This record gives sequence, structure tokens and C-alpha cells, in this order.
Amino acid sequence: MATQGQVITCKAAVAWEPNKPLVIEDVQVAPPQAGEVRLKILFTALCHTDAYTWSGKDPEGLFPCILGHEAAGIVESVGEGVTEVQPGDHVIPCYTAECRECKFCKSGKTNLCSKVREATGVGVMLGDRKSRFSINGTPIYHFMGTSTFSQYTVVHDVSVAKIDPKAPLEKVCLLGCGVTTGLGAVWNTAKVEPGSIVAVFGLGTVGLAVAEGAKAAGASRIIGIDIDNNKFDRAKNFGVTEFVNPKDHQKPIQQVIMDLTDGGVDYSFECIGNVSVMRSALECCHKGWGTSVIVGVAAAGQEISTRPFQLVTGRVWKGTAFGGFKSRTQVPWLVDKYMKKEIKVDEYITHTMTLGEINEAFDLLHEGSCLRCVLEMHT
Ligand SMILES: NC(=O)c1ccc[n+]([C@@H]2O[C@H](COP(=O)([O-])OP(=O)(O)OC[C@H]3O[C@@H](n4cnc5c(N)ncnc54)[C@H](O)[C@@H]3O)[C@@H](O)[C@H]2O)c1
Ligand SMILES: N[C@@H](CCC(=O)N[C@@H](CSCO)C(=O)NCC(=O)O)C(=O)O
Ligand SMILES: [Zn+2]
Ligand SMILES: [Zn+2]
Repeated sequence: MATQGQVITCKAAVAWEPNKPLVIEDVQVAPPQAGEVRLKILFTALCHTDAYTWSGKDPEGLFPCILGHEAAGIVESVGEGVTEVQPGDHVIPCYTAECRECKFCKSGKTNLCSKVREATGVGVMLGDRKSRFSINGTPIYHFMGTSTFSQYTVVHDVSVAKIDPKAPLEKVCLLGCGVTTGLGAVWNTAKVEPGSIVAVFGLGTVGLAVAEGAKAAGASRIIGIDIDNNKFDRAKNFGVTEFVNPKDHQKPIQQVIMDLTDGGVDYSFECIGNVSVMRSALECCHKGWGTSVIVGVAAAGQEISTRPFQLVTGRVWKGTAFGGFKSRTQVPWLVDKYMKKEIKVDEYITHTMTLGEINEAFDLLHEGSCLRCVLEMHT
């Protein structure tokens, strides 16, 4: 049955309140308006940022909402004026938009785009500042401009990356966030050179993708730091050459790393979201040139600190969103790299479940053994 122009009723996991179990509801998804695209989401993974917003600690978290931002699907229908995708196209929704027209997009200095960001930060669509999701007339907020924990979602056209239709959607959904972010943190934000010594704090999906990116960039040593000893064996497969557990040392971890590296690393990456570790990651960098990249998302109210002397003496503190990748342009390129077996993706998927099992999937995410859990949306 043709669904174009019709309201679609489908299943979605709704976060009614912070920290309360998600509820699988019948949700009405309105047709896309001008500049919008309605997607059939086939697979979505869970990311720690979904858990963070669900926890209530995200200042942009609005409830009730439909979370989810690491997914892949097929275009169901498009609104007026949409020219770059059409029904049937295989796509990855992108929480970092790319309009190619705004001051940010044209700057050549950042992957951030301002066109829809204000609207996506308050859970609505840009056109009419309303949500396309409702349950019996009650609006449900969008999240990150993606809301992929729904069998159908509506996104802005500037937030849709069209990809190779031969790519397995159950795998490449991961390129919608974690893996892409880690690779890009190394390649775009830090620009790690061959021979560099790299420290990665936190060996979850993002940290492992940083290690993978650093290996590909020719790093000579990749030091993985995690408080869970079980992380090391797996991390070796992603390029980590040495493992340090801060719990095994009396000295501050930055001192341990400096002692191991004749004065500090060339690049460090914080992939946890812990502001005290962010300080350690900066301070384990080499005097004169060491650069530290913040990737982890810390809760509202948290602040970073260090002695300004750390920066005066040449260390550089940076951050990255979506690894600095331009979403619509470069996500298809990453999919192609995956198809050519130049980057890993399958290796990050430790579990697969269904939409109906989403609460159990979140429980798993907090266990050390789980990297990414992919949900099949239409079983
Ligand atoms: N900036 C971005 O664009 C972006 C994109 C995706 C994810 N993120 C954020 O990146 C972070 C990492 O995501 P993930 O999915 O890899 O998370 P994860 O929870 O799977 O990995 C975190 C790792 O850090 C370890 N850890 C926890 N506390 C530690 C400590 N004090 N010292 C050392 N290790 C410690 C854990 O054992 C775990 O292995 C999250 O904060 C997530 O929200 C940011
Ligand atoms: N709403 C949060 C910000 C969270 C955040 O920093 N998000 C990252 C992506 S995390 C993906 O897992 C990001 O891209 N930030 C840039 C942006 O949101 O424009 C808060 O306010 O704390
Ligand atoms: Zn994410
Ligand atoms: Zn833009």
C-alpha cells in the first residue's frame, strides 16, 4: 500500500521520562514537509549518548522523546523541494547536518552546520517548529534530528547521507556515529602523522575506532588506557600496542604515561566523557607540541580544568563532533571504504537484538563486553 502523503502508524521506543524504561508505543509519523525526508529505519545501534540523554543529564534532553542516532534505512517519501534523495534510496541519517550553504559549511574550517541545529536541539523540525511524531495527538519530541528508535522517522534533507545500495545496512548503521567519530578524531581533528605516539583513554567503540584510525595513520605506539583489564585483548585487534590500567598505579596516570614515553605522547584522545580523565589526557601530552582531543560527552554542569601553564608550554586542547567529518559528503565515502575492506565495522558489533528488546539492549551497553548492539527494527 502506498504510504506517501499518509500518516504512518508504526512502533517506536518512547522515552516518556528520564531513566524510566523505554516503552514500545504505536506512534503516528506525519508525512515529510518541504525540505524533509521520511525514512524507514531498518537497523539502529545504541550509543552512549542516547543513554546520556535518557539519564536526564543532557541540557538538550526533552521528554517525551524518541532517542536514537546511529542507524541506516531507506527513503520512504520526500517533501517538496527535496532533490538529492528519492524513495528507495539507501541512507544513513546524520545528526551533524551539512547544508553546504551556511557560514559554517562554507568556512572550510568545521563540519558543524548551523542550518537546522537550533531546531534539532529543541526536538522539532525547522519548517514549522513542530514535531512529526505524535501519539493520539500528543506530540513526541525528536532527538538529535534523527530519532532512529522508530520504525519510521522524519529528518531534514540536509541530514541524509545517500549510500551505496549494496552496503549491508545492518553493519554500516554504525557509521552514523561511533566508528566514524573515532576515525575522524584521528584523521581530521588531530591529523596524526606516521611515527606518532598516541594515547587512547577509554576502549569502548569510540576509543577502539581511534586506535584503528591511529594505526592506519602510521602511529608507532598506541597506548590504550582503561579501568577494565578485559578491554586489552580485544583492543589489540584494533591496533592498541600497550595497555595501562590506572588502578595498577599509585602515580597519577599522566605521570605514568609521561614516564613510559620519554616526556609524553604526541596525541591523546579522551573517549569516556570524564572531565578528570580529560585533564589527565591533556597533561600526558608532550611539552611543546602534544595535542589532546576531547571526544567523550560530559554531563551538564561538568567543567574541565588544568593549569594554563600546560597550554603556555605548547600543549593543545581540542574537541571533535562526529570526528570532524562532513556528513553528507563523507559518510558515503566511509561506506565505500568499508565495502573495500579498508575500515572495520563488523568487528564493533557484539550483539544484535530487536526493537522490542531495547531496554535489555541498554542494560547490555553498560556491561564491559558490549561494544555496539544493533537492533533489527521490523521483526
Ligand atoms: N564527540 C562525539 O561526536 C561523540 C560521538 C560518539 C560518542 N561520543 C561519546 O564518546 C564517549 C565514548 O563512547 P563509547 O561508546 O566508546 O563508550 P563506552 O562506554 O563503550 O567506552 C568507554 C570506556 O571507558 C572506560 N572507562 C570508564 N571510566 C574510565 C576511567 N576513569 N579511566 C579509563 N577508562 C575508563 C570504560 O571501561 C569503557 O571501556 C561517550 O561519552 C559518548 O557519549 C562522542
Ligand atoms: N546535547 C549535549 C551535547 C552532546 C554532544 O556533544 N553531542 C556530540 C555528538 S555525541 C554523539 O554520540 C556532538 O556532535 N556535538 C555537537 C553538536 O551537538 O552540535 C549537551 O548539551 O551536553
Ligand atoms: Zn553517538
Ligand atoms: Zn550548513
